[in-house]
Amino acid sequence: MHSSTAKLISRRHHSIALLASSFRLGKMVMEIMEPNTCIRGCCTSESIPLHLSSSSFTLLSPIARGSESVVYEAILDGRRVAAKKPILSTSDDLDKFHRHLQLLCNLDHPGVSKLLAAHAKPPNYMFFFEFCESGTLAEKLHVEEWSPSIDQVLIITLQLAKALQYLHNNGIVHRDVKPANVLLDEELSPYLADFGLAEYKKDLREVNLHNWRSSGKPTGGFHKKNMVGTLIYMAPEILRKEMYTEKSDIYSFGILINELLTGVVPYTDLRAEAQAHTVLEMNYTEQQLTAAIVSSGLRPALAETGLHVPKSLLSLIQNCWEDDPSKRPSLDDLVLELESLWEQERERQQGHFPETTSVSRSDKDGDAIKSKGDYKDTINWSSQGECMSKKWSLSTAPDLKLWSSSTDESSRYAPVISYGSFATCGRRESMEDTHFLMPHMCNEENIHLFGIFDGHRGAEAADFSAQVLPGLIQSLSSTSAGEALSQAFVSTDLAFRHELDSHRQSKRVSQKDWHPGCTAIASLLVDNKLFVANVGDSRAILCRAGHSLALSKAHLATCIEERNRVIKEGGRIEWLVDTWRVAPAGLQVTRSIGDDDLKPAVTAEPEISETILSADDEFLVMASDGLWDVVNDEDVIGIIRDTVKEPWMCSKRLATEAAARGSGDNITVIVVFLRPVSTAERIY
Ligand SMILES: Nc1ncnc2c1ncn2[C@@H]1O[C@H](COP(=O)(O)OP(=O)(O)OP(=O)(O)O)[C@@H](O)[C@H]1O
Ligand SMILES: [Mn+2]
Ligand SMILES: [Mn+2]
Repeated sequence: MHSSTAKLISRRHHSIALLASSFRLGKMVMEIMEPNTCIRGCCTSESIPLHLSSSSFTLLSPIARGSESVVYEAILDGRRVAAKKPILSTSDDLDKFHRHLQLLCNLDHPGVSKLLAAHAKPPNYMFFFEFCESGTLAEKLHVEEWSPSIDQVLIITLQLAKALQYLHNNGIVHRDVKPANVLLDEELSPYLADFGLAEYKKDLREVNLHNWRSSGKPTGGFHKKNMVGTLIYMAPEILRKEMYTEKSDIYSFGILINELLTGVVPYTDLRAEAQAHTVLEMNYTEQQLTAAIVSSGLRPALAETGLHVPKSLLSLIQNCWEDDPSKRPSLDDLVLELESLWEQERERQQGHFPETTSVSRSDKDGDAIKSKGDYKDTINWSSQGECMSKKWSLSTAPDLKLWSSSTDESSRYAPVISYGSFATCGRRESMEDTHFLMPHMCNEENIHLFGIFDGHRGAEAADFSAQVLPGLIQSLSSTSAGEALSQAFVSTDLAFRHELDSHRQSKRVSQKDWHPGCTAIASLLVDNKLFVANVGDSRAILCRAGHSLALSKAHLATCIEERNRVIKEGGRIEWLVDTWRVAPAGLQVTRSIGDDDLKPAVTAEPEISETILSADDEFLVMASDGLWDVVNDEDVIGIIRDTVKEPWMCSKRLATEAAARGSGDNITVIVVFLRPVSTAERIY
């Protein structure tokens, strides 16, 4: 069985993949009697036995009497299983059994309740599933009144989203997504179950017509029994008797996520199911509830943004239950967004420097540093920087207001920002990029700071700078914003080189061949003014009225002005390997923090751009060269245009695209929306 959830949580980036793959390893070895087909010959499987000798299983007690079946606890080949015995009263029911079995034989996903065997011959038609110890999610929530942590909510939601994504990508819709059809194993990992209403998308039109003819109602199964219980998960288009699509599953999934967060039965304020259903029936008749959902857009009470419930999770729920199916996200979108929510949650729990995120290293990177031999007990440059930064911010009382221009407050344009970032080491062994996000710096409503550092010859300079630079900029608030940026870059460089020197002295390590450096780009937004300071080859662009505007210039030895400047300041430029580089180190960038063997020619003095923002300005994109090497400005804008208007997702999409296009480098992307993005716009 898999390792405990707690253990999985501690593993950061790979935790999601692990969750998916470590589900159920215990494969059952059971003899398959040839020919392994159902009695009609329509269902076949290579791995799932389709008829069993009557001695191989024993039905124990019934666990549940569903609307279409009785489910028994049973023993199959010595193992505890759930046996689902469908109620087959008509030839239609029998046809349905075979379709159901065909479908189940084709399913294999760690988030889908696993069919172990079936008996597909008269008189006993039966499905045998892996037993789920902890019952259904509905019981867990409304009988045990379980309150999951935000972690548990995200894990369960993500697993279910992946299971649904698997179905949708295989052309299947589930059509009965609800907590009662989610099973939990002893570790509370969820499994999507009950494929009694599932259909292939290609058959939906016909199924729809068939149900209309046979019962005068669409999707006959739904309308049989337990109407109110299931009704609350049904999308408005189904209530309107329109076609079921995969977007109707998304609607139900949205209701489910909200139920998981609130613990409350939809359309009631009660946790306990028994009472809730009475109240539900008392409050609304079936027709009243249908009418309210369809015509007045009634939805369950949305979960509140509690201490740990991210706002973006709530807007995700609302997007899922949009009235218009085309406005609901796809499962690919949902999985991406849930993954980034999960990652943010991990970062939050790891308790980074307040409002600052920097990318943590992979283990491999630590090894890489150690393998340099001389520097075995290397210091943690990130915490070194953090200490230094704290000292500075204590010694000064920043008054950032001084950066704001005092003219005519009322007429000035004020951007409304939302921001997000994504960083990946890509194909590289180690991560040498770092970044920070510092919105509302020092609690100033309209002052925001974002930065990216791309390390070379080690990650030390990038680690250090991500901690030191933001603090330094704050402490320089008595000068102009542009001047503060400039001084902060230069001081960060000096501080880093100073630290490096004293470290070398204390360890008496030779200065030879250890000269870490990094590029740095920082965007400082003060009211309607955007200052971008840059050294090196990260870049920032602005999307203005649909077009890109470069806010920074890359400092590379291929650039003639930079080459001349380096030479003038005593540096050497040579054509090495494939391009112009700063010799002898062979550095392509001509400005940086660190690189003390190349100072002063490779300067830390940034170039600064100042841009007045207006309502035409849509978003800012900052990224390390890992993105820009393979994605041009127009494509960046196009990709954001085509992505859910959620800055984390945009950042992730860009990084993913760069990786897909073969970027061999670390990739860090920050996206800052500069105008409010309406809910309607959020999903394309
Ligand atoms: N693998 C399993 N492990 C444990 N319990 C199970 C398992 N499969 C089903 N059950 C129990 O049996 C109940 C009914 O199962 P299922 O939803 O598949 O049947 P159904 O007849 O289609 O029900 P309905 O249509 O009313 O939702 C579940 O709610 C659950 O309590
Ligand atoms: Mn069910
Ligand atoms: Mn069912």
